[in-house]
Amino acid sequence: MAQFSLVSASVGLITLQNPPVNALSAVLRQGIVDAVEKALCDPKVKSVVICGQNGIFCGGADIREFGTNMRGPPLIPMIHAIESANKPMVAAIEGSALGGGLELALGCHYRIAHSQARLGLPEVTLGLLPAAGGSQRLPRLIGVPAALNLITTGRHVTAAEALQLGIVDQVTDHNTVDAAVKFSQSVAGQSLDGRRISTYPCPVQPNLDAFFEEAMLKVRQSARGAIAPVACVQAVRAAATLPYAQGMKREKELMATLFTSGQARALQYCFFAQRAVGRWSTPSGGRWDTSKPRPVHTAAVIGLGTMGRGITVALAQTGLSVVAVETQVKQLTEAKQAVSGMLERGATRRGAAPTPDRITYSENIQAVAGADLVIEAVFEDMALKEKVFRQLSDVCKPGALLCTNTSALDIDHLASQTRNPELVVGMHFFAPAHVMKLLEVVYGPRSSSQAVATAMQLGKKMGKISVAVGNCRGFVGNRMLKPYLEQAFFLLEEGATPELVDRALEDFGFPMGVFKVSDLSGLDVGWRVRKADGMVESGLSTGPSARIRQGRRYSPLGDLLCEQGRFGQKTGRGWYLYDKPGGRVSKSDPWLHSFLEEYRVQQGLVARRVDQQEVLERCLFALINEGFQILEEGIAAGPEDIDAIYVFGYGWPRHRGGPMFYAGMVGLAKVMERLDHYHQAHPDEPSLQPCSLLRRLVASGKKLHSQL
Ligand SMILES: CC/C=C\C/C=C/C(=O)SCCNC(=O)CCNC(=O)[C@H](O)C(C)(C)COP(=O)(O)OP(=O)(O)OC[C@H]1O[C@@H](n2cnc3c(N)ncnc32)[C@H](O)[C@@H]1OP(=O)(O)O
Repeated sequence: MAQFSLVSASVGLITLQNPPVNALSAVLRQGIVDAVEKALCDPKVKSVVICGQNGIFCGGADIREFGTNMRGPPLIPMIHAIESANKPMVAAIEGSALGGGLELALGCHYRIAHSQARLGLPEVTLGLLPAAGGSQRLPRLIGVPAALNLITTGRHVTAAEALQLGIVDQVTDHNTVDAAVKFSQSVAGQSLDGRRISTYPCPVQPNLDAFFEEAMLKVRQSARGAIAPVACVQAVRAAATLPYAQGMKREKELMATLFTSGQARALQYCFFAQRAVGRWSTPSGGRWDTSKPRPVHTAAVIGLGTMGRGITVALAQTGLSVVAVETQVKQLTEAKQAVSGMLERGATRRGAAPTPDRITYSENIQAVAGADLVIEAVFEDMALKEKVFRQLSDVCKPGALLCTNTSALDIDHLASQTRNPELVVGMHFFAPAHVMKLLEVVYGPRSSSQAVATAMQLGKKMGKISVAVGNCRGFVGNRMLKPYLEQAFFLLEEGATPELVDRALEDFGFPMGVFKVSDLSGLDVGWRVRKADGMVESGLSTGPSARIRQGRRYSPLGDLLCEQGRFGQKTGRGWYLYDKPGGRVSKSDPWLHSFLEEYRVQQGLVARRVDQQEVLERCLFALINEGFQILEEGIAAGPEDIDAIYVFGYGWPRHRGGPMFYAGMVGLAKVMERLDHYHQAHPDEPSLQPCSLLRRLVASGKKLHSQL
């Protein structure tokens, strides 16, 4: 609802009340319409202030209403009624004014913001555009380039930037409502002719056609198949070229195509999935709302390789004291320099002060004795990690949480090396650890719910999307990656090229195809793991057993490249060619193509034409099938957990909602049918055999996601 009150004898104060973010639900919209009418009819009211309850102006349209039969007064006429009012309407912006919330404020004649407020039009991130007049008013207010930037990226701006751009008229450090009331009194009775943004001409943009062509090109390149950013450019172009009324018509048409699109549904699903993963639960009954995290003031990191350095930076940036331990002197010296450089660059980017003084470096593991939580980030080797955990168990103070950054190893086995296995959890960061949003918090059968809660809370403090998952080889993300990679290798054996496979995945929306990613991460990483697992036979043997390991199809292609010293970008050669070791720009490599041809001849394989559809179905459906298996085993509590992991950690295109959501969009029956089809053709590839949960869901007609 919206509360109306008369303040300072002549100001009508309308307070939006719809906790937690004052989203513009049908009830709230009705409340605003009624309150505005009351204010305009009341002769005592000379000016009006609109504010939000509980320190937040408005989080925008109610996203939960989007999938429903929307009732209540529509936003556009409501905002027009505010703009055409004959008494000054002033928005008092505290907290956030986002999406429809900012559009409401743009309908007001003046905007006063608190210095800590954030403003933005993030509709594009939900697969939409600012279709309550935002795409037409903002360019008229701040000019086309600035509006285009805000609308196509959805980025939030600070009050200071909003003032500089001309979105708000005043910024205050004091009580925003008081300031707005005072301000509204000062302008009461003045003409409002120049204050209605819809009547402004759009500022002239030189070389309009060229400007929009370039903008469209840029947006298409970065959108990776997402349609909303493209529609946003079209809407802003309408603002720049059409009268307001016609621009609004165009905005409506564009919104209509977006509103019912699968992409909007997927992006809105991601919005809620990102929040749902915070409400974690474990099979042993641990829950987010009943488990109290332990306080963490001092954290320690053991091992200052690439991951350890990133984790140290991420911890220091949250304001914790950090003890960073590296036993190799040379590595320690290099790490100190690297960490302070990373902190400085991070601080410059965020406009904050660097924080290197919070870090204490040591060569001695004893230095972690006072830490509340320790994150082990040594080399991925079980024997080494076992030793570190035994030492930590001796050195750490009672109750200290012991975490490992392993990406695949058994958490419970590491826990068994300590005196208090309930205090051991995995904190699986993604490289670069201070940048990547995802954190897998891995609980073993003996991890206490307090340990999980503590790691989850720390992840949140670090700005991560933390997902609690169970303990198994590769946890959720890397476990699902295995069948995906495996299929990509098999497709090369059958006639595809790395370019073809990567192109199909990039066209789907991944920032990089699987082979480019392998080159970037280093082919030797997987090689080492496969060697440890006894999968690697040196040299190329022929005959039926050459490509079979442990009874299932195996491709030695990656091993053969490694034997040639082709480790990817770091060696300048991998699945692609780079201009130098460490080079970033991939080129097609004729050597690789000849190598594949020779390999096929030696193995008696006849190359066939592989198309993009097969690449997507085999790689993605095998990955999804593993996701169903993970759900069945209870390793992930729900499909949102898997989807969040893939969207925030593995480059899965957000506008496709994550692998499990995508499976639902495609149709579970279709996914199962295609898996069955490929499994029949390749019976030695168990990852193509639909798992029983998928079969049961298809048989029962049940869906995995209520949104579909
Ligand atoms: C014809 C015209 C049609 C359309 C034009 C307008 C379109 C829009 O306005 S689309 C919505 C645009 N707004 C946003 O994208 C903002 C989304 N919200 C946020 O960014 C954040 O929630 C926040 C910055 C406003 C607050 O952040 P924080 O304090 O961290 O809280 P949470 O994010 O955890 O949110 C708390 C709670 O509120 C739910 N929620 C937030 N915003 C909305 C919303 N716009 N509609 C519905 N629900 C919303 C959020 O999901 C959380 O609840 P759950 O934990 O239960 O999921």
